[in-house]
Formats: sequence, C-alpha cells, structure tokens
Amino acid sequence: MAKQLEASEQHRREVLKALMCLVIFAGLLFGVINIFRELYVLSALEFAYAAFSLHLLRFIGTTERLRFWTVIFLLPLFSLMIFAVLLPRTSFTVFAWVQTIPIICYLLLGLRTGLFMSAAFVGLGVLGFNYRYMTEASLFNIVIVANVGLSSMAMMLFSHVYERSRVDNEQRLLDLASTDGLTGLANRMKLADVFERERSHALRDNRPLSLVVLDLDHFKRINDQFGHDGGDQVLRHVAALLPTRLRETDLFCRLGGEEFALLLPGADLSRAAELADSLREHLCATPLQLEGGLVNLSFSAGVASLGEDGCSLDQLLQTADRRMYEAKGGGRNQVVAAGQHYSLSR
Ligand SMILES: Nc1nc2c(ncn2[C@@H]2O[C@H](COP(=O)(O)OP(=O)(O)OP(=O)(O)O)[C@@H](O)[C@H]2O)c(=O)[nH]1
Repeated sequence: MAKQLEASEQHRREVLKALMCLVIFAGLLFGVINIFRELYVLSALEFAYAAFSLHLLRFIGTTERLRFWTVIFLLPLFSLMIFAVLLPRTSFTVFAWVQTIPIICYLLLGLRTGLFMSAAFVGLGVLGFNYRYMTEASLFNIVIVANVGLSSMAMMLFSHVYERSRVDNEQRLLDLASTDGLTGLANRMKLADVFERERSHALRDNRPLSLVVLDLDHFKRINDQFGHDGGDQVLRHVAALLPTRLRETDLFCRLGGEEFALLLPGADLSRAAELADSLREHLCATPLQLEGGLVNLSFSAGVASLGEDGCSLDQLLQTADRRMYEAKGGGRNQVVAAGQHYSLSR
C-alpha cells in the first residue's frame, strides 16, 4: 500500500512541476512588464523568484523531501502575490492570483496543510485588498467586497470538498485493492504491506514473527459434490470461522483458490504451529451444513519463522508452502513446522 501512496505523491510532483513552469514564465513576463511600469522592486522580486523556481525545477522531480520543498516554493510565491496586491500602482486584477491559492494548496499539500495555508494567505489577500482599496469609492463598495470575499470562499470550499472526496475515493480504492472479493478477508497485497510493518517491529523489538500457509484438503471433491457455489460457501465459512480464534494483531488472509495465510506477530515457530494446529482442530470440529449435506473440512498447513527461515515475505511463503506440501504428502489434515508434524505427533 505504501507503493500506492507513493503514486499519489508522484501525481503531486507532476502538478508542482507544471506550476513551476507556469511561475517561471509568469515571473519573466511580469518582470519585464513591471520594468516598463517602473515597478522596479516588484520586477526584481519576480525575476528572482523565476530564477529560484528554475533552480528548484532541476531537482524537484527526484527529491525525497517533496513536501518540504513544496512549502519552501509556495511561501514566497504567496507572499509575492499579497505584496503585489498591496503595492499602490498594481492593478486590482492581481487579486485573481490570490484566488488560485486554495486550489494550489489543496492539490499540493492535501487537506490539513491545504486548509491552513489557504485560509492564512487568502485571508491576508482579502485584508490586503480591502486595505488597499478602502479609499477608492469605485472599488470599495459592498458589492465588490462581497464578490471578492464570497468568490474567495467559494474557491476554498470547492477545493476542500474536492480534496476530501479525492482522499475518500483513494482510500476506498486502496481498501478494495487489498480485500478478497469472495471472503472479505485481506488479500496478498495487504499481507505484503502488513508483513513489512510487522517485520520492522519484530527486528526493532527482537520479537518473533511467523507465517502459516494453509490449504483446504480435497477441495476439488467439495466443488464436484456441492458445485462451485457450495465451494464458495465453504471458503466464506472458513474465512468467518478461523479469525474468531485469533488476536487483533494477527492477520488472516486469502492467497487465492483454497489457500490462506496467517501472519502471527509475537509467535515463534512452535507457538505458531500449536496455534495453527488448534485452528485445524477447530475447523474439523465445525462442519458446514450445505443443501446437499454436511461437509467435513480440514486443512494442511506449513509454518515458517522470520530469521531461521528467511527475512523476506517471499522466502517465508516459499518455506511455509514447501512444508504445507509436506503436510499434504504426510496424509493431509496436519501442520508441519521444520520437520515436526503436529496432529500426527499427538
Ligand atoms: N468454489 C471455488 N472453487 C475454487 C476457487 N478457486 C479455486 N477453486 C477450485 O479449488 C480446487 C482446488 O483443487 P486442487 O488444487 O486439486 O486441490 P484439492 O482438491 O484441495 O486437493 P489437495 O490440495 O491436494 O488436498 C479446484 O477445483 C479449483 O477449481 C474459488 O474461488 N471458488
């Protein structure tokens, strides 16, 4: 999932690059225009800012501190806009730039910082506009003040609502992408994500972490006897039954077909094997009543532990998978961990 969130950061990087190009062009254009209008301080600031943006543009595509450099880029940009609003000889149309602030902030910085920065700078812009034109009867009347204030609020509101629903949609997509559609369990993508987090906790706190791969026995026969729908009901039954025996921190997920995985933070190899064996007994003791009759269920499982069986998820999956096939070969309905066969050993 971290990778998916990186994709969202990449999207912000592209928006920022486009904004920088626009700002460089506008800085040079207004820098020249303002020389002719004898607004030398503003012109110098615009040229300086265009040069600063050009410099940032060279590394913004690769920097790992994107958020930091975004803020460093935006603070002077927004200050320059407010400064231009306040200067005596600029046009009141400069305020149009202030109205782009919420869109830029929400797009580049997300909800919380976007709200904070746009409220601060749009507020300053509106105050600056009122201060500047307070004495000009043609501009300082209730209609213009209301239009400027309300249109600025509208920009903020729309940007906020847009970003809120974008974040919600992104979360919904991530939830969908990490959930198995048939059982509602976590899927392999979620397992990879949680494994990374649990592995770093396990290494930091010197705690064990184990993985169990379990595969239902003779599932094809169930499909053949009860049909594909019957098979699906069995998968949902297993998905609902086994997690009731687990802790909140354990992750039970469906790898695909009739194969499941169980990630057990804090459990060493023998503890994980004992737990898997108790799940096996629980499943055996809880047959499922289908329309065509009672279905007796069992699984074969293999267990692997972080460190002794490898350091990556792939290595642990491979070892646990190999032991699961040992369990199948040993007669099914059993758990294998490093040569030891649980259930047969009892
Ligand atoms: N109903 C249903 N069946 C599935 C699904 N995914 C895979 N299958 C079926 O699961 C069966 C798996 O069969 P096998 O790989 O031979 O495994 P098995 O019959 O459990 O035999 P062992 O694993 O050796 O005990 C196949 O018939 C697949 O079509 C699913 O989502 N729903």
